[in-house]
Amino acid sequence: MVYVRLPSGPLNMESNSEERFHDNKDVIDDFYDIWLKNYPSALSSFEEIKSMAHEKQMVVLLDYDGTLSPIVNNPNQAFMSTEMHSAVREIGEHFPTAIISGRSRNKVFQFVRLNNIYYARSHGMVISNPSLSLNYGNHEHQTRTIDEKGNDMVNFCPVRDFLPIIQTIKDKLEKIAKDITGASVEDNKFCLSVHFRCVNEEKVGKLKEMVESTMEFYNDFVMEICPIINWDKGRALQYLLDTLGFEDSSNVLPIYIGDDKTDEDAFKMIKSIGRGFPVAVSTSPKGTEALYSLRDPTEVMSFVILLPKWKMGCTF
Ligand SMILES: O=P(O)(O)OC[C@H]1O[C@H](O[C@H]2O[C@H](CO)[C@@H](O)[C@H](O)[C@H]2O)[C@H](O)[C@@H](O)[C@@H]1O
Repeated sequence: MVYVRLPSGPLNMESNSEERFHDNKDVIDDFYDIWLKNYPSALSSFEEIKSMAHEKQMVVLLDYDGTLSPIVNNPNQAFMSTEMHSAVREIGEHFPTAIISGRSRNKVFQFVRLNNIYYARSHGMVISNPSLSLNYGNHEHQTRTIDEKGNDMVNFCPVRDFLPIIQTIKDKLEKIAKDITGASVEDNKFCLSVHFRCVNEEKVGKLKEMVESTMEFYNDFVMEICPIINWDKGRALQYLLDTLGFEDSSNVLPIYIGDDKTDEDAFKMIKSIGRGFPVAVSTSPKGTEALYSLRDPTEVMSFVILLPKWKMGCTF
């Protein structure tokens, strides 16, 4: 899949609206409270989640940017706090845990640096895990390899053949971004992100147009290959559940926490499985397939801390 992602809203648009935001803070809070009635906070719903999860196997799936780390201008500096790092390490000790991120392998691991969790990268298009822990079955696009530390690994990657084309597109997009101050292209190996958070508001339209017209050239190709590699974070979630040995298990409850459009596929997948907790992270009301919400990474951390405590039998 050739995939160009335009992250939502440049920062300068957001910061221009900051004053209006303060003037209307009460109104916005009211809207948020109404939204919360439809998408209750996973924190205040914890008793309900606990009772549904009683004697079930929970599997924890987490998005990275905007969920475990705050959104920042420079994508290379989206660090998790030390507290969040400990919370994720701890949850990985008590539940099968995976991070499903749009980032490349090196980047997400550089941020997370934990060996006790699974990683699905490039929006779930690359999943590599130690073979021993996996019921890796007969999935297509899987290969077994030995990693640099000598571990026997299973790599799942349905988009390997498209790497040269993605690189060609990357070169073209980089040429476009070079002439627009604040724009940059992030190479997530099997997908590309065109960043415009720091681009002047007047230039954003031009950037989008140029990116879209470059992609038009590839559109037929993309559409042709899309059905073959029909893959997203929802499918990555399903693959992880299967390979972790929970295929067809009515006992397993996936919990997925994410803030992005691409996370919606994972929310939909949980709904279609018919069991589990899709949790949208958002500071403002938005349309989502999730059933629960958390406001920001700070609330995500509070929630992530509660799960192992509950597992260890702590009373709240
Ligand atoms: O699936 P995710 O882990 O949420 O990754 C999605 C994209 O996240 C990053 O971009 C976003 O976060 C940046 C750092 O806070 C921010 O500068 C950018 O505006 C956001 O869109 C990442 O840089 C992308 O490559 C990921 O695809």
